[in-house]
Amino acid sequence: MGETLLSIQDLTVTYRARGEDIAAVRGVDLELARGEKLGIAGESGSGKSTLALALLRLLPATATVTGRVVLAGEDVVDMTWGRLRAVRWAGASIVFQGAMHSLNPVHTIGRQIAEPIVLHERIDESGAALRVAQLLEDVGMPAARASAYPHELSGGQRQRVMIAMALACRPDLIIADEPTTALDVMVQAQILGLIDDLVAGSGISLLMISHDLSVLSDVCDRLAIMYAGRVVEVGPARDVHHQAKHPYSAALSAAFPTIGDPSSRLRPHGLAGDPPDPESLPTGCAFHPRCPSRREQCDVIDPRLWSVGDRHDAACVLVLPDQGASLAGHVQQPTETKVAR
Ligand SMILES: Nc1ncnc2c1ncn2[C@@H]1O[C@H](COP(=O)(O)OP(=O)(O)OP(=O)(O)O)[C@@H](O)[C@H]1O
Repeated sequence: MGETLLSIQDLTVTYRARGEDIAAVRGVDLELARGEKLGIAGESGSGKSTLALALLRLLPATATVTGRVVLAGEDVVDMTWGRLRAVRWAGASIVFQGAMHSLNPVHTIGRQIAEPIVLHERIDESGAALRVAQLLEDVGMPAARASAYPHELSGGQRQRVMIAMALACRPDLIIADEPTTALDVMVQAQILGLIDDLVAGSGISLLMISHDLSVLSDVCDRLAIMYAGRVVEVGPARDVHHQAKHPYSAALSAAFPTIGDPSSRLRPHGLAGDPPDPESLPTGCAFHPRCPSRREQCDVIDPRLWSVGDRHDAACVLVLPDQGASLAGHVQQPTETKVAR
């Protein structure tokens, strides 16, 4: 692995709502190297977006965060607001789903792309305009479109503008949260191809979130699978997609077609039930009530990630070397190290 750019350590996010604590992210550890592309997959509600928002402290005030998010050597959780403003856009930027809601309808897209550049770099208007023109061309749009308003663009073009904004300050990391969800299939493929091309060889790291594992395994080097706020498996994209070690990753792989393999569309999902309510998680492994490979101890043991191959870990009693001995040592205990919003 190359130099580590992002290190997420024992990250926990709890929302307070309706007088209840909602455990959205529970003790997540992840590493991302410079230039690496990491995909995060999981069903709706598994905590993917909460994790992404926590990386740049974009969570609402009802969220409590513990743990560490070390980006290029600095802990984002501890950072002053002034330093955080500098890190947003220039250190890491986010492309959200549904660009229409993220763009300001009353400003031209040129002005919106220029905004972070002017904010972060001492650059005059004509310098910013040149950069905007180049960025638009980089994302496959004519530079003249800088004078267009968001409503004058198609969904795919608006998402291209979001990508141009994310690239504007040449960040180390781009976080893409379901960047193609609202788009039709052809445009989805174009946008994914564009992200792939722009990141390739640039040294920019990519953290891409999707509920669709086949999309992620097509674009990313590594995959992390989330379930009920935990990472249950992480490893090389091909291995996690095609030789999953955790029963949930295996079920998720079977649930989606492999791109270019029409026969895979026929495979059943194979999972009964829904993900658990984060306000009342099951005891032991949160997946055990739905798990087709469930063992007797799964309602008491909540396994930590365990190495199952080269940079490939899974959190399941099935992969532990000695299921009989010291299983208690594998129970995850959330630690409260730092608190921030
Ligand atoms: N602002 C909030 N207040 C309270 N609960 C929240 C808030 N945002 C998210 N949650 C809850 O936190 C859990 C994780 O949600 P999150 O949106 O991170 O999951 P996700 O995997 O990104 O889902 P999706 O794919 O649907 O976006 C869910 O149970 C969700 O209802």
